[in-house]
Amino acid sequence: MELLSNIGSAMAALMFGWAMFQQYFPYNLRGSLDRYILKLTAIFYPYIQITFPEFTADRLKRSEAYVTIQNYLTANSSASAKRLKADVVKDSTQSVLLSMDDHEEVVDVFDGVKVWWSSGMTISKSQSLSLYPAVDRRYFTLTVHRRHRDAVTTDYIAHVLKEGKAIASRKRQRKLYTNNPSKDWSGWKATKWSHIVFEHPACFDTLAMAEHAKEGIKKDLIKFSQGKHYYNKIGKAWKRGYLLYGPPGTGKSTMIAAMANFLNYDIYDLELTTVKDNSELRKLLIETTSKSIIVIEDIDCSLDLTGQRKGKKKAGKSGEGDGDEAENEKEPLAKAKKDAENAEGKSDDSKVTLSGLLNFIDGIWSACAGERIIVFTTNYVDKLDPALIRRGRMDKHIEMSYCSFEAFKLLARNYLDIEAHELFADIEVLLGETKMTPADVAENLMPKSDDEDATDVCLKELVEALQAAKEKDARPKVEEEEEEAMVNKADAAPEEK
Ligand SMILES: Nc1ncnc2c1ncn2[C@@H]1O[C@H](COP(=O)(O)OP(=O)(O)OP(=O)(O)O)[C@@H](O)[C@H]1O
Ligand SMILES: [Mg+2]
Repeated sequence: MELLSNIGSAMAALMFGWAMFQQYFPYNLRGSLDRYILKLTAIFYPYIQITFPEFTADRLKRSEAYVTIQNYLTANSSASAKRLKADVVKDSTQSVLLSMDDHEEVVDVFDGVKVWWSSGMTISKSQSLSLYPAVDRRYFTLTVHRRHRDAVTTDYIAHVLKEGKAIASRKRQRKLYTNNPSKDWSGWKATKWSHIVFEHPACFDTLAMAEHAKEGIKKDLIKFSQGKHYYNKIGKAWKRGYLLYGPPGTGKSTMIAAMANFLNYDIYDLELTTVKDNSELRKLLIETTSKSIIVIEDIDCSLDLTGQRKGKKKAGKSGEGDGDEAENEKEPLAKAKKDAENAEGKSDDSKVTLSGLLNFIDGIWSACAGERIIVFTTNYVDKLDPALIRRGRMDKHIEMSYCSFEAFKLLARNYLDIEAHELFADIEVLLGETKMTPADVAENLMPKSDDEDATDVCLKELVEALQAAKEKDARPKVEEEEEEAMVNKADAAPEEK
């Protein structure tokens, strides 16, 4: 390849020499000589070269194509390059990133076509007349045989850019955002969202739930993340809503972390109780970036979302109108309070309403480019208004349930490194008869010591815990209620004195 470059340089020199020399030639001969020189160059050097400079023409920005190609070459050719540059990535792993050194060359093959990449650098000389600081200008040069020109300039370069972008998105640091109260939205360093690096280790492999359900969710996520053209075609915003429901400790939050890790998305943890009104909610949502999961945990506790809808229904209205209408139908006291607020000049839009939330989910932000997933979690799915969770708004409902034997086996594999044990049979029976969350099972499976029999101890403890839970479940409800009433009475007694 070095030979190719040398020949290339020689040909370039020849062309330059000719350009200087041709002014001494009679005008009518120049055109034919031009053609001959070009033909001669083509015979000896049938390659074309495409250069990708590091900075844009105005020198203000790093070229996106250069960075993308650098990612592609780093991932695909660092094995074949002989000289590499090392960079320490400043994340928690402090890993070393190798990339092609300056003036290094590598070969790539695409659809049977061989191409050569080389990295070069020009060092700026005197900058006395320039407004810009002296910088070394790096570039990549792609060399390819003339006959493959079309295939390379269209398909191959598109392939490199696509792969490079995918690599960049895989290696970027992901973030966990939380919303700030609106009083912090102005002033120096004002931001609506604060963030930290998201490094939750959860993944689908360690998530204990039925295997077929897990596979279904993974497939759904992949289909969504690759569905740009589909969503464009059907004219819908590129978003998908998931409702995760189930008792505490069944892995809803863990599932969200696993989803984010699976798709390589950021997480926006939206705390609705600090959002004052619909316009604040709009501003927050508009600021979210693409490739993100927006999470509203415990939707039933965050706001009285259900109450407002129910108020409207009770008043005999049908359809899904604005939540403010619903408020007008509420008790007279609330209405009087609202009228008073309006008289004081406060807008109708005085708090986050169900309708506000639904409007966003229904596509008010279709103007925002890119893909977003919205996840709601709740412990009590029955408490939610059906309008909030109907299909189309929440596209997929996922039940996170008590620990099954299948889920237990996965936890045992993760926590204790075992595939089988003599107590497994008992545990299978007991899990079928009780309701224990994966969180409680996992708690029992955490070895309390480094002793050799730690596994046996853990499993025995789990069997005991399951038996205790079974006995508790078997006791008649009335007995339990009576006991609870006694405890309450005992608690209340000192105050009565
Ligand atoms: N299905 C599961 N697979 C693996 N680990 C789990 C699972 N469910 C719970 N755990 C473990 O229990 C802990 C609590 O789970 P998590 O916070 O995800 O529950 P949750 O459903 O979000 O509960 P809550 O409703 O209280 O928010 C996690 O840290 C995880 O270690
Ligand atoms: Mg949770």
